[in-house]
Amino acid sequence: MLAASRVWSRSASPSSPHALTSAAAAVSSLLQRSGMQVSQKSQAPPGLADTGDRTADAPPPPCSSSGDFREEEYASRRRTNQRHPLPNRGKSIGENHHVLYGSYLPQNQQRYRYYSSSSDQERIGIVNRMIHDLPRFVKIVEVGPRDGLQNEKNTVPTPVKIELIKRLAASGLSVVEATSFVSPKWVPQLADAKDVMEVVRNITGVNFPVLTPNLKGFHAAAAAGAKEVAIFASASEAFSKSNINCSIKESLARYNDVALAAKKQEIPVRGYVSCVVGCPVEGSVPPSNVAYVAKELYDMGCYEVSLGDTIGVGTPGTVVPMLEAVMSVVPVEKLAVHFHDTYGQSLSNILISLQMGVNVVDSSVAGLGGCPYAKGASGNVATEDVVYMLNGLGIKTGVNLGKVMAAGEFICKHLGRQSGSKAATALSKVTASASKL
Ligand SMILES: CC(C)(COP(=O)([O-])OP(=O)([O-])OC[C@H]1O[C@@H](n2cnc3c(N)ncnc32)[C@H](O)[C@@H]1OP(=O)([O-])[O-])[C@@H](O)C(=O)NCCC(=O)NCCSC(=O)C[C@@](C)(O)CC(=O)[O-]
Repeated sequence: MLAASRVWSRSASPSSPHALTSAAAAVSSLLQRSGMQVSQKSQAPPGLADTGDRTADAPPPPCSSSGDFREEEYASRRRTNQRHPLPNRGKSIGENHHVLYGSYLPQNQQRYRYYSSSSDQERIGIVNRMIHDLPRFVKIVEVGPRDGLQNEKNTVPTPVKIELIKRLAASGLSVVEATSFVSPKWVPQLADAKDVMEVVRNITGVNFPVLTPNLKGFHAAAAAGAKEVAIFASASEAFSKSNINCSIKESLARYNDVALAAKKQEIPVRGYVSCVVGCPVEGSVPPSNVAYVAKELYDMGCYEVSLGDTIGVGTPGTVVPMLEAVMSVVPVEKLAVHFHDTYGQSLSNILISLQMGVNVVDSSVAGLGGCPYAKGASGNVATEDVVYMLNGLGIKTGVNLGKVMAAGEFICKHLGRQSGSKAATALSKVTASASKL
């Protein structure tokens, strides 16, 4: 707060043309520089055999007849849980980071910095004192081509999907969820999964997981050249029924078959738990239910389990207890978070998740998304907004913000609508104003 107020008193007024020019210069400089950022890809996901360090070696906790943990069982796990220490816990994030907004400004514009008049190191010091335990690197899993396009009223033509995926892959993202091998009767928007994969399979250096709800989907995906699949269970019984037409228990049995088949073919499996804080039918979802499903997926061999707030109702107040429950049974380094932005809570939920040790975040270009079986759910958190926030915190992603914005513009132009990303919208306005000056 102090730093920010100093800025405005030293630089030109925000509404003056001078300030606008310097803001525009800052933004274009930011984009230019982010184009030169070294793409630090995350490591390839480990194979199915890699179960990682368990936080607890004890057998799975007993379940009630409904399949839920009992609260006291999970509370006792929580008490005995030893969190895996993050490599940077206790260290200054400033030791590692450099992707700071101010660093992008050329020397002669340093006095026009409008975010802060303090040096980067001073600023990092302030951030570090206020926000603890942030990771140095966050892997972003782009889900726009799947989670985004599955919910579009009008099916997007296959060549447009492929072009979007190519653009996203060229932006430094290491994972782009490409499509789903689900029933075309249920999700006609992704009925061209095979055709999409035919092209996408040849792009190297990026992982392209695809959703598979059962063995039929898995075999079709593998035949189409998918090198990674994702299985998706729900923490809510009602949502499981409406989304995949079976109970949680039945879905876990199906997914176990998929995981075994994938293991035989050495295809890594990612897991999803949806409705981790709320369900469109059942309302709030107990953290213990989420922990139960997440652990089942982890025990099946999922190399990562993504926790989805499918309808975007979570706040840090509900996300923290949910994460704490899951982290007591699945190592935090095996977890990802997946927020929809219905109530505008995604970035705060992501920030608190990072502080709790999560370092994988799902997001969708231009904030596309929603679930056909979760009425009222809006898009996922926008990738551009996540990258913008992480850049501001000095956390590396390897993602070029300018290129993701261009991919977002491409798909929004096709869909004939505005981007759902606030950062992309603001940055485009600033650069458009600058070009008129
Ligand atoms: C699971 C099923 C298939 C059950 O659907 P069902 O109707 O119970 O399945 P079925 O076994 O009775 O088969 C019905 C028909 O579908 C066919 N079929 C069966 N399986 C497949 C397949 N894999 N690929 C292609 N076709 C398939 C099957 O062959 C048959 O064809 P018919 O004989 O009538 O011609 C269906 O409910 C389904 O496809 N659901 C997917 C729904 C979906 O994709 N939802 C969006 C996912 S988003 C999400 O879950 C949340 C997430 C992951 O994004 C995280 C978050 O946001 O929180």
